[in-house]
Amino acid sequence: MDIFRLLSRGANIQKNGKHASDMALVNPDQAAKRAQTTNKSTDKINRDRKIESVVERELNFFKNKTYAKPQDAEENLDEDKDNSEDEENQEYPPPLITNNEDARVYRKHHHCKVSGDDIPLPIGSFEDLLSRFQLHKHLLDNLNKQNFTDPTPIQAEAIPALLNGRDVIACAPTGSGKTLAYGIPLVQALHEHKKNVGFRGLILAPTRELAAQIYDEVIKLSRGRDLQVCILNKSTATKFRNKVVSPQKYDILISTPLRLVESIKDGSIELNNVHHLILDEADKLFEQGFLEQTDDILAACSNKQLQRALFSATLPSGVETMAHTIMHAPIRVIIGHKEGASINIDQQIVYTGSEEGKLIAIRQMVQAGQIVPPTIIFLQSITRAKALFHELIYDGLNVDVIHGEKTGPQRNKVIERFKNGDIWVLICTDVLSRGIDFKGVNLVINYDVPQSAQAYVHRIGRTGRAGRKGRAVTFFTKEDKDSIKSVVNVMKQSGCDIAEWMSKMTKITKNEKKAIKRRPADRSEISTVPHLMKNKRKLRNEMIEASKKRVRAEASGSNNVPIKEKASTETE
Ligand SMILES: Nc1ncnc2c1ncn2[C@@H]1O[C@H](COP(=O)(O)OP(=O)(O)OP(=O)(O)O)[C@@H](O)[C@H]1O
Repeated sequence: MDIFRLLSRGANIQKNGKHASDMALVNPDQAAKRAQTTNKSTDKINRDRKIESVVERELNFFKNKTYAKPQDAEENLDEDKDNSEDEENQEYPPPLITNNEDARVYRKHHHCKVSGDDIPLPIGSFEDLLSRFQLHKHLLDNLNKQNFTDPTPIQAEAIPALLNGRDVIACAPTGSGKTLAYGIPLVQALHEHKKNVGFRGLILAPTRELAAQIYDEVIKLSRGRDLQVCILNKSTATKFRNKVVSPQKYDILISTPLRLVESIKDGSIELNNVHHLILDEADKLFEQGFLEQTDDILAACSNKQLQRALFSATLPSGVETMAHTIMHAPIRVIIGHKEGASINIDQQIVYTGSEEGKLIAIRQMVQAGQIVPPTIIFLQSITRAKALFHELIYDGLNVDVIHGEKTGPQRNKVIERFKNGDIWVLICTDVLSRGIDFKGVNLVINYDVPQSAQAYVHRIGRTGRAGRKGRAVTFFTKEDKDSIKSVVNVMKQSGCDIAEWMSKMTKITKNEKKAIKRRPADRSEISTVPHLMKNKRKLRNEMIEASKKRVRAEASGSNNVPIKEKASTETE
C-alpha cells in the first residue's frame, strides 16, 4: 500500500471530519455509538478507522504489533461501490484492498507483476480473507499463534488466486513465505477429513528435508482440525505397501518425487482424487533427473478438476513454457525479479586466485571474526565437502558436514544440531540449497561457484529470510571465469553495488551456461598439505605398490612364504 497516499488520505479526513476521527481515537466504541445517529457519520467513522488502521499497519515495518479487528464492517473505500452488497460481509472486518486502484498501488509498492484473466484483488491483511473467502476461524487463529499478522506480497497475491480455484505460476524471492502462500489455500479448501476418499491435496518437493519442513508447516496450519496430513517416507511407504495403514486415512500428502513414483508403481498409492497439486521448487522438479518422475505423478493425478500450482524463487523461461502446457488459464505472479536474489542479502564475490587461496581466505575470515554463526558453506561435491570439513575441524570452529552420503537419520541429527546452535558452521552440498528455512543464518559462503544463476539464488537464499538481513560471499578462481558471470548477473539484477570490472564483463552465452550446468569445474583437491610433502607421499606409495607387485611375482614362483609377510619384510 502506498504509504504516502494513505497518509494524505488520513490528513484529509482530519481536516474534514476532525471531530469523528478524534472520538474514534479516544474511545472507538463510544464514538461509533454516537456516530450511529446518522448513516453519514457512521460511514465517516468507519472510513477514518480503516485508514488509521491501514496507516498504522504500514508503518509497523517490523511487524511487531498485532491489531484488534475493526468493528463496524460496512465501510468501503471505493466511492463507487454499492454499500448494500454482500450482507454476509457485515460480520467481518472490511477488506483493506477493495478496488483496482488500491490493488494497483499495492502492486507497484511491492513490485508484484500479476498477469492472466480475471485476476482477483490482493489481500491487504489475513483478516481480509474472512470477508472475501470466509476463511475458517481456526486458520486465522493458527496464523496469529505464529505471529503472522500481515501477508507477504506473494501471499497477498497467490492466496486469493488459489482460493478462486485458479491454476497459479508463482515466483517470489527466497524466504518470502511461499509455503504459506500455498499452504493456507490448501488447508482452507480441504478444511476437514473426508472419509474413504484418500488424498485430496498433494505437495511435491525435491528433497526429503524440504518435504519434512513443509509437513511441519502444514501441521501447524491445520491445528485444531481433523485434517490428516501424511509425509511419505520409508516408514509410511512401507506401511501403505503392506496395507498396515490405508492411504484413505489421509487428506494431504507431502512427498519427494522418487518415493511417490515407487508407491504409485507398486499400487500402494492412488492420486485420482487429488484436487490440489502443488509443485514446490517447481523449476527443479522440471529439470532432468526429476522430470520423468514429475511427469508420472502428473499423469497419476487424473482428476478433471485438478488445480495446479507451481512455486519457486527462480523460474527460467524454458521451465515456464513447459509449465504452461500442463496448466489451465493460470494466473502468473512474479514478485520482484524472476531471477533476482532477496534484497535483504548483501552479496560479495572474492577472487582467491587458486584453490589454496580459498582456504587462506576462509581462515582469514575466521581470524577477522567475519564468520558469524550460524554460517553455511556450500561446495560442489561430497568429496570436497568432506575435505573442507577435515580441514576446518581443527580450526576451533564448531563445524559439521551434511551431504547425500549420510543416512536420513544422520542428516536429521546434523540439521537438528545446527538449528540448536550446537554447530556454528554447516558445510554442505546443494542438497540443502533449496527451501530449507534455518532461522537467522547470518552468512552463506559459496566455497565453489554454483553451476547456475538459479543454484546461486537458492544457495544464498538460506540467509536474509523473512525480512532479516544476511550476507553471502562467493569465492572464485581462474577456473570460474565463465561461471562467475551468472553470479555477477544476479548481483546486478538484485541491485547490488558492483565493481567496474564486473559491469564490463561479457554476457555468458547459452552454450557456456549449458556446459557449466552439465559439468562441475575441475578443481584441485582441498588440502593444506604442501605440494612437496604430497609428492613425497605419492613417491612412497608408488614404491610400496611396486614392492608388493615384486613380492607377488616372486610368490607366484615359490609359495613357501605368505605374501603379506614377504611384503611387510620388504617395506621395512
Ligand atoms: N506473513 C508472514 N509474516 C511473517 N513471517 C512469515 C510470514 N510468512 C512466512 N513467514 C516466515 O518466513 C520464513 C520463510 O518462509 P518460507 O520458508 O515459506 O519461504 P520461501 O519463500 O518458501 O523460501 P524458499 O524460496 O527459500 O523456499 C519462515 O520462517 C516463515 O515462518
